[in-house]
Amino acid sequence: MQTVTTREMLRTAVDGLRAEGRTLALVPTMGALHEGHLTLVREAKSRADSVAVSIFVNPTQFGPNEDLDAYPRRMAEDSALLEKEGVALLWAPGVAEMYPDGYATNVSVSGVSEGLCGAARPGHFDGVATVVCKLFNQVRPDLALFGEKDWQQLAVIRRMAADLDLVRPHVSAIHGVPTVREADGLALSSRNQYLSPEQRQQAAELPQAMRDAIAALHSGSAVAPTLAAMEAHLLQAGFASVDYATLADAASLVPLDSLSGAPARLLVAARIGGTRLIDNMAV
Ligand SMILES: Nc1ncnc2c1ncn2[C@@H]1O[C@H](COP(=O)(O)OP(=O)(O)OP(=O)(O)O)[C@@H](O)[C@H]1O
Ligand SMILES: CC(C)(CO)[C@@H](O)C(=O)[O-]
Ligand code: BAL
Repeated sequence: MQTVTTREMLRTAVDGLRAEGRTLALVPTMGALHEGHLTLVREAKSRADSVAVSIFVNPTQFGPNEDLDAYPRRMAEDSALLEKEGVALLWAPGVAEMYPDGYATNVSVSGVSEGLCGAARPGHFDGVATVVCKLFNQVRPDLALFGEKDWQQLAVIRRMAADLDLVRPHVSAIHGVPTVREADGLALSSRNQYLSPEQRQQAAELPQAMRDAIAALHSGSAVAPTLAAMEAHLLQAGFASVDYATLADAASLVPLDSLSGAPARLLVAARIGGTRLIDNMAV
């Protein structure tokens, strides 16, 4: 595996990997890798001749009171894991390489960015869209893979790539990968390591409350009281607050007040202590 930290080194490495029509898949990450990330890598390997992974803790997607400084950074361990998976290229730029002096451009996606995590984390999706646009232009992958755990992020990236004509020639496909979960149902996330053992046990109530709510909706319960009961379940289980608990159209993320037959998604963000967890499931 080649590890590159400058755009110049990256250009040479990408040219080599793309020679003779060989295909390249990109898996963007913020590091602190777990089985969720490795599942994206394995899926990428099955779909392209070679795989590039980026590790960049992007400061512009963190709010002023969020966990940018605390976010886990484990480059040596991450690099060993990726090497073992047969990744060809690790793109690990520093902040000054990604945003050199004088950097002034922002990508902002309307509509799908605005509710849910966009409302709870102002500016977050501008930071995500901007850095992912840059990653697509830098790596020029044939395919990019993202986890469905970050469902709204995936919708924002698909919108951005279509609107900015990145889908061809740069990224010919954006592939969503189903959420990888622990045995008790908790979605794997780098932020799970902030949880104390007691909080980690309580955290399993998030997927449980969501499965209960989905069962209630399918058996005819109305949306608003079902969501209210789910929120009460989470607070009872020790969650400090619920940022949102929403039934939404799976593609547009417009909130729904009833099941209409179109694909719907239950999306939740809730806090245990200072840790914010998100999850979503098909309804
Ligand atoms: N449990 C998971 N299953 C599938 N994909 C995942 C999972 N967790 C993260 N991913 C995906 O991995 C990519 C990189 O995510 P990131 O590095 O932010 O990890 P994370 O575990 O989501 O961290 P965070 O705690 O910041 O949410 C994203 O496309 C994300 O959706
Ligand atoms: C897509 C991403 C790598 C952009 O920084 C990040 O938001 C993430 O890890 O999900
Ligand atoms: N996994 C999404 C990145 C973030 O929460 O900033």
